[in-house]
Amino acid sequence: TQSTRPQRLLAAVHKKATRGNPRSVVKAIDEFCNQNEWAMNVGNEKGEILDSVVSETNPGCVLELGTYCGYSTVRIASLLPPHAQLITLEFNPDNAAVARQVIAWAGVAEKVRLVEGESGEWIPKMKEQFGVKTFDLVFLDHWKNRYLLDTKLMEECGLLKKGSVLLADNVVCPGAPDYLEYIRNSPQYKSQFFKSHLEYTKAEDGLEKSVFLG
Ligand SMILES: O=C(NCCCCc1cc2cnccc2s1)c1cc(-c2ccc(F)cc2)cc(O)c1O
Ligand SMILES: [Mg+2]
Repeated sequence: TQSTRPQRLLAAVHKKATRGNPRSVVKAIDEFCNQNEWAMNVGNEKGEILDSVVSETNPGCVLELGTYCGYSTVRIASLLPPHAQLITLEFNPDNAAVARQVIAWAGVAEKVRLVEGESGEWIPKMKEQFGVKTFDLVFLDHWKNRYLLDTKLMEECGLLKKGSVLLADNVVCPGAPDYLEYIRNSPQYKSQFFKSHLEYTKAEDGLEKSVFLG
């Protein structure tokens, strides 16, 4: 049977990356996507912006919406302080299966909780199921037409506190216009746009960083 692109990406990680070395896993995926097949990982250019936001936030509790193959999961987890936890949601079980193996190969599995399911179902369960109080950082990289809905859902569920940081991928391409409109005009957020490019291409894209003011 034909392999899928995530399976071919995983094979490249096993072949090229050193087990237990997150940076080598990130490098192997970027090489695969630059030389073999495009894939919707955040990529290295936007990934460096992600790294800087994670480092400056120094989060104890992180939520990632949209795991895909675990590329940004590994980037984030490799920068977390000891005992910090990252919960990542993926709705596609085949992608989740690949991501689990990428995360394990990188040696960051004990910092990561991968949950298979949809954001609308799981965000309301975060406190009761995982003992989450609030998230210090949320990386939005799932369905672009759910960024706004899920941000409002997180507010309603009391999952954001003063200083919580939202970082949204793809706010230019594919775009999340309703999210940008809301977050840039809301008095409850201070937003900043980081201009960049769509992963592995010259197309315009960028990340929107928004701090919840409470
Ligand atoms: O769709 C994108 N990412 C979302 C996949 C949604 C799956 C999930 C839904 C869901 C719901 N609940 C919980 C977890 C999850 S995971 C995406 C697409 C492009 C792109 C594609 C073609 C193109 F020409 C130009 C850009 C680039 C990107 O960086 C992306 O992130
Ligand atoms: Mg993305």
